[in-house]
Amino acid sequence: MFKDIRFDVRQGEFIILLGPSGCGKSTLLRSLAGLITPDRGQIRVSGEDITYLPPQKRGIGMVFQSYALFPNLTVAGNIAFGLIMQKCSRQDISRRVAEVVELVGLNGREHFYPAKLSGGQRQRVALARALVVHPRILLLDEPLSALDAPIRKHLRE
Ligand SMILES: Nc1ncnc2c1ncn2[C@@H]1O[C@H](COP(=O)(O)OP(=O)(O)OP(=O)(O)O)[C@@H](O)[C@H]1O
Repeated sequence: MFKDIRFDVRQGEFIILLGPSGCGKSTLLRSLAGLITPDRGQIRVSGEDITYLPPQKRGIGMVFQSYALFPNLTVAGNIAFGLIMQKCSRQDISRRVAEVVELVGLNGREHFYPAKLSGGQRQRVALARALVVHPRILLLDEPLSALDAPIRKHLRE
């Protein structure tokens, strides 16, 4: 589908992938996140080859196209998903979920299901779900109006 792609991203940099619809942008991001295994080539982060590392061990957070929230999980359940995959303790999960709920301004909505949220609130859940794992890399497959100044500041810390 795509080949001979090589790019380097430095710490603190935001880069944008531009290309026509269907050219493979989402596929590339899904490969970086570990949801697809590339046929050949290597993905390296800080010199470490992560090509075959499972998604939960990559330190990568991703906001999916159309957000892809789990409809049968609440806001808190959606956000906790990555931490459960990482086998974090219950105590750690509630503390970290509360922290990002506060960060994206979803207080009081923790027990809502996605269907009961506005578009902007869904976007914030998707962002919180990606940030809660404290990723070293954040992949955004959707433009985010929620990625405003306080959240950008959090990312750089
Ligand atoms: N699960 C899949 N199975 C088979 N083909 C797929 C699958 N997902 C995507 N494709 C195909 O791979 C190609 C690249 O898709 P991809 O979603 O990566 O494009 P994109 O650049 O992100 O497009 P857009 O900007 O429209 O979101 C398309 O031709 C698409 O039909």
